[in-house]
Amino acid sequence: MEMEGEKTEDEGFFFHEVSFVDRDGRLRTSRVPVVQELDRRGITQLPQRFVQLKPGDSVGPTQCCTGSETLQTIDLSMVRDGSAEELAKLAEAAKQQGMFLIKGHGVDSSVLDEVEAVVKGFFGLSFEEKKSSVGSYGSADNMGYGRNFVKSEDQPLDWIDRLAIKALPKGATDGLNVWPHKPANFRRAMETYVDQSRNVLDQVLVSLAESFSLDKHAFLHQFDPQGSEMNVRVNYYPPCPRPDLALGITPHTDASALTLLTQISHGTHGLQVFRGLDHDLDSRSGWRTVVWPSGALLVIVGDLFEIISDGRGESPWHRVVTQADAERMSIALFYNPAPESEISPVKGGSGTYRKVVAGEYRMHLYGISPTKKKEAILHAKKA
Ligand SMILES: O=C(O)CCC(=O)C(=O)O
Ligand SMILES: [Fe+2]
Repeated sequence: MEMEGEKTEDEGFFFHEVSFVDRDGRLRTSRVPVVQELDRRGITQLPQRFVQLKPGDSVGPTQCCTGSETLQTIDLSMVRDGSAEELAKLAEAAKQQGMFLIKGHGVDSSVLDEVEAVVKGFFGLSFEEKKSSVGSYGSADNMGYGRNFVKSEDQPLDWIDRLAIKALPKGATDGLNVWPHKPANFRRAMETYVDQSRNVLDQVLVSLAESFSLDKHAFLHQFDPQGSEMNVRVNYYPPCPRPDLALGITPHTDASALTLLTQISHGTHGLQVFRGLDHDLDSRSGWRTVVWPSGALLVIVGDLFEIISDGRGESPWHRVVTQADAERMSIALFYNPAPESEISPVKGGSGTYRKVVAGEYRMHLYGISPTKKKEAILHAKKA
């Protein structure tokens, strides 16, 4: 039997070992190429397992048919000062775009610089060093250094390697060897960023409630300060030989309540949002490249927020495209109410959502993903 990470003669590159429960309910493991190593070897052909798009699909930010999407920028310092205009922009962005940029958020630029440096440092290591720098969660719960959501041997694969860590509640990883040891200040830098980001997201939750003319704690009170979760996912997208055929992340909505994103490789593009009348996700025309100025933080409305806001905010379909000549990294912080907590839609919205247990909803979404329609959320709609 081959060891994880061993070079095999036939293929000569490295693998992530992934566990998944197959359609018959059996726990299986599969091996998925480490895309960073494919790039390091200088491959010029895209392996078949990564083909997701039809030839000729126009996906790239530089290609003719893809439009761009300019988002609202919300100045949180103006919101704190009670600007009604800024609150109105926020309410509209949460409903119409499902994502918005924020400034005046109070995350120190030195904290962002440091987190950027440790993340670059980690992905700059050799594959063996990365493997030995991070332990694993030892189960199929999609954490650690490796891959997202591999469910079967025949599923098209995303052009990504990622590092996923539970950062909150504090102590969630006690006894588990899951924080990278290299670079040495990785954990300290990331935890500082997570702590500051939580304050920002709490403020966004308060502001969203105010923007919908609700009690200011209507959403925040569903986030138990001790039990709510912040899951970190560092996404690494190496240059890809065929950006017209591959995707960095397949179309999805985030299961989270809110996602806070920062992208690291300035000047590169990748995030796209779907704008269409119906969710015809395979159509070329609906995908727009998000205009994302360097250094800006981006908030995405997740399914759990759509539920607790009773549809006042809507989680958008988004995906990531790859680039031929540049790598890109992003850090996603997924903020969720405590998994065991029952969360209720705040009345007066669309009236179509029902109570769900936060963790059960997320497991349900992961269980059926990827989907071509917004299917998971039907689970949270009244019959
Ligand atoms: O890399 C990005 O810009 C987006 C990442 C994303 O959508 C995710 O991690 O869920
Ligand atoms: Fe996402």
